Amino acid sequence: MDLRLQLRLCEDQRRIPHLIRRSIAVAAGCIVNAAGEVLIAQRPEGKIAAGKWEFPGGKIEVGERADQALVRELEEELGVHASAFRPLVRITHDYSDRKVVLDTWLVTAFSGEPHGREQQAFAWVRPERLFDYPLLGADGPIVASLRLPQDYVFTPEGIDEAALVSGLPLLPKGALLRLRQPALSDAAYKALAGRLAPACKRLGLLLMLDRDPAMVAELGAAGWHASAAALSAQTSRPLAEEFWFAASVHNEAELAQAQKAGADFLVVGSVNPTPSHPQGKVLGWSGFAALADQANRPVYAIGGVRPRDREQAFAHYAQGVAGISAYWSVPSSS
Ligand SMILES: Nc1nc2c([nH]c(=O)n2[C@@H]2O[C@H](COP(=O)(O)OP(=O)(O)OP(=O)(O)O)[C@@H](O)[C@H]2O)c(=O)[nH]1
Ligand SMILES: [Mg+2]
Repeated sequence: MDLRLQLRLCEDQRRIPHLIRRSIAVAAGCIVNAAGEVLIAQRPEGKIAAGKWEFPGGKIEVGERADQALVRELEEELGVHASAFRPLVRITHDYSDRKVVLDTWLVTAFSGEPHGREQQAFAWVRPERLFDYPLLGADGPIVASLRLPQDYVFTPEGIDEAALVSGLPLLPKGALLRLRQPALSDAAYKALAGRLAPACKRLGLLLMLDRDPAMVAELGAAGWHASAAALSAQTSRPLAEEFWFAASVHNEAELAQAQKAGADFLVVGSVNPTPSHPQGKVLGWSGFAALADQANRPVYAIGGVRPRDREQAFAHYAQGVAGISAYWSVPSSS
């Protein structure tokens, strides 16, 4: 056979495993204790990525559901029986030698004392300290999900400052709060944000700002929120890693843009029809889930959803719900 043809055949054969490589489906548990700490384990010698830290779990077997795999793996690896859990975030990650799809679960009740059945080391770690450990490369969005709250509250349009300030202590503890006031000039918006930032900090609310991302550090806010229009002009991360970067997404093109710009988390909608956006496209829960599944980061559901829809949101891999009217006692247009 012609030598060049032979070489080309070898070359093609080397590429075949990559072309036909299927992804490995994995279930992993984020076990949370009463102190709010999460259990991580160090991968034992002899396994792929030995020495790295991970959320306990393993491969989903043929014919097994992800939740069944979760319960089995936690028993096998830790001797722990998970009795209450819900979906957290789903991640697809391409390592150079393997592609994994991670179904992660938040485990809120379990019996048994975790012990290393595979001689692995463990640590109970507060979510904000997880980055002190060298975690597996796919796990960044899991940490974001563990650090973020379940509620993302938007301010009602045109709400007056006194009503806004008096409503802050009534918001869910630890919630994200987006100061969305499109009618204000940039100067008036900045002045209001500057007055609200200390109160939000005191109350443990995470204040998210629109407009100029530089304002976030200057005013001591928690992060920046890009509307779909602001996002379209954004090709890279507009603020430092220590701040949150959120984006509003309504379709696949906006999702791709948010991923390119490096958003930490997303707000996706409209899930249901809303009076405030009567012309907006309605995704339904299945449309929401289709976008959330590709997002590779935490996603809040918005548009005609309320905190009482949270369980349904979790079932579709949402981080939680976002909205306006459900959170404020003042009249609003949504
Ligand atoms: N359990 C777990 N696996 C993860 C995480 N992040 C991540 O990329 N993975 C990947 O998912 C795959 C999990 O496989 P595993 O080796 O734990 O599977 P397993 O427990 O069934 O082990 P075994 O094959 O030795 O029986 C690995 O490729 C691992 O790199 C994580 O946080 N937890
Ligand atoms: Mg494992």
